Amino acid sequence: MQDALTIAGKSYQSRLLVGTGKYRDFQQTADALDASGCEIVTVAIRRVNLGQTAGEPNLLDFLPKNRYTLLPNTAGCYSADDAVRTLRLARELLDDHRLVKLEVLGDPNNLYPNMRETLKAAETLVKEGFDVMVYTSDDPIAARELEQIGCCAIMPLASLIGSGMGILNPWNLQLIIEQAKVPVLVDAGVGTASDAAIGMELGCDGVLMNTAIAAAQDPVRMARAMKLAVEAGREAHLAGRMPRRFYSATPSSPLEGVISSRKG
Ligand SMILES: CC(=O)[C@@H](O)[C@H](O)COP(=O)(O)O
Repeated sequence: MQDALTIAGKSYQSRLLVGTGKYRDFQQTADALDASGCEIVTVAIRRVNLGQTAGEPNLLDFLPKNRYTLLPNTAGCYSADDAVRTLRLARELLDDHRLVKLEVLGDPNNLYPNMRETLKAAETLVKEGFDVMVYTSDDPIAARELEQIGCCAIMPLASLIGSGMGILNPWNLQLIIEQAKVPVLVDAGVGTASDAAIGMELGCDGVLMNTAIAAAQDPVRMARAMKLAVEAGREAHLAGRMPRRFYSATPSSPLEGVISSRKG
């Protein structure tokens, strides 16, 4: 696989991870996931039915079998205990599934992560054998601690969940990327394709998003745009951007050998 994203020993071609909340219905969810080209799909275990609520539509019935790696997440959890309990349930529900997304929120208004509870939950989950992709603030110290605990991917927020404000602090993101030895994925707050591209250009290994696609006027079309943006951002990162010249022009064509009417 060329330029694969490897998480917890498994390689993926797509660097775009997509959430499953806020769509009109499961059919639209499935169509958007398909258009995004994503391979990892995150599901809020407390909100989306994967079989835990009998008699209700089950998302899994709308997704092609074995196409996606499911990433159960703990959206809606406000304590380490709650998050750990939710992911143990996911493991049972999904046949000893180990790859999970941990998010422990600290405030119902801004949905900012509670880092003390996140670190506590991460420690327990890693000890129990989960592969933990973790949602975090963009604090490089917290990110390093989560990596030291053994999380398999660090996922700093771009901005508040569902805000669509894009990357508020590229400088902190850069610090996290520079020090990390596991994949860093920007998670939450992406609003449009250019936000995803900027994250990838900065050197993120991937982008996780939900609202930007689900709340777009045309979610399927936006999913396609996000696929292209993540790919373009990755290519630009690998290509290495030209040095920035702060308000100082250089001509685009070479000056040597130019036939000029100017003397001297
Ligand atoms: C789906 C999921 O895991 C969200 O909690 C995540 O953080 C995405 O945020 P956006 O909806 O802002 O993309």
